[in-house]
Amino acid sequence: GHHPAQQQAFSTRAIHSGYNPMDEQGALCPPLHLTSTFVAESADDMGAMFAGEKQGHFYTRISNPTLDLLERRIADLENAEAALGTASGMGAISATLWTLVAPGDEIIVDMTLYGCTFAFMRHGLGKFGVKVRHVDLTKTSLLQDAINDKTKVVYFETPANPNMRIVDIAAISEIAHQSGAYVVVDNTYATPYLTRPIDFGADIVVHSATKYLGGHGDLVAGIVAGSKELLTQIRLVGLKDMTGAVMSPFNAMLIMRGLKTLELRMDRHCQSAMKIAAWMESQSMVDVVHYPGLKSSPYHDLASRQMDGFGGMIAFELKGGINAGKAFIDALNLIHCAVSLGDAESLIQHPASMTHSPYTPEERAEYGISDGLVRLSIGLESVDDLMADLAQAFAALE
Ligand SMILES: CSC/C=C(/NCc1c(COP(=O)(O)O)cnc(C)c1O)C(=O)O
Repeated sequence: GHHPAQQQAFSTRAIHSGYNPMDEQGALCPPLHLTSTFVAESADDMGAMFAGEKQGHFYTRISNPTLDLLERRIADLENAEAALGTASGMGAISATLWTLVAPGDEIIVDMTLYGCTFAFMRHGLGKFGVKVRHVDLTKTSLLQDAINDKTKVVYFETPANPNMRIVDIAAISEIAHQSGAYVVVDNTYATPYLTRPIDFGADIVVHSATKYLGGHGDLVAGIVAGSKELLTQIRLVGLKDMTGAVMSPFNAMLIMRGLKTLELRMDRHCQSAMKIAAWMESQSMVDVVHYPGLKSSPYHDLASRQMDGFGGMIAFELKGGINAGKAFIDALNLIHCAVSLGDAESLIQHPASMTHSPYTPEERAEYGISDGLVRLSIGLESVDDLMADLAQAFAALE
């Protein structure tokens, strides 16, 4: 077909990139390759593929045509050279870090990380001789002071789960690259529709595709995106040997289905979250609302520059602390108490006792996860119905 000169829009590429139906007997939707292994023409051909001398699929843990299409499509959306599907977001993170670091190396991570990422860094890598240092990366001068020639990786989430901190990707990348460190950004909360970290200088992007990319709460999966060179290493070391955290072709198909509506869904998530965050700020029982779209957010200006929308996640604290928070969660009817995020269904949870329970109370205090914090994933339901549910829960607490 005709190849337009300039890059097509995000939604067009999210639907079409990398696939021509005429390559597959006209099939509008790409075939699903539910096969664990592949036949070669000859013993020499198979040997050449194992040796990396011949292109081709030979075993689904290493590559698969359905995974390959998803990976090329995600790479296109992230403005990356290559991408890799994994069994979960933790699979993406662990495969990447196991590939990039060795005993004696140091990594610098932001003050706020998803609970299991924190546990992997501290109790996983930490146990194998990698020094993990937490630095408040929202203050670039602190990275300047902390980074040294042993620092291999600088890692953070954008925005951070659960308290919505935002790091200046370009500023951090400049400092990290002066010191020869890789910048790894977890883009789960924003998605490539709202932020493309590689455009700002990041080397690698990781995702929990379980969230917005799949978008329908029906799968667990992960993504790594970055340069061809780094992604080949992460595929052949971190995925193939160190973790085996391979994505199922069936889940790849579901994620490609999710990507078709990613732009539509994120627009709706952003619209509803902005309206709800602004409304929440005016509720008498609310102490603070963390949402980058609010002018009250310390990250509002940076988010306005770095994000194409403020996302669907809101964190807030009630004046009655954690007891009020739990009572509020229990008083909701439409909004379910569940972990995970980025689904059509709105979800609410209490990080301190749920998603961030791998932190000790002292660590939570040190890393900015207050006991009273409540996290909302604003879904795709009518925003009026969501606000009615929130309002009746506030009334029930009066
Ligand atoms: C048991 S808590 C449920 C999961 C939650 N988060 C996941 C997550 C991962 C890890 O991604 P998986 O391995 O696909 O879950 C990586 N990076 C980020 C920013 C994440 O939010 C959660 O509810 O905050």
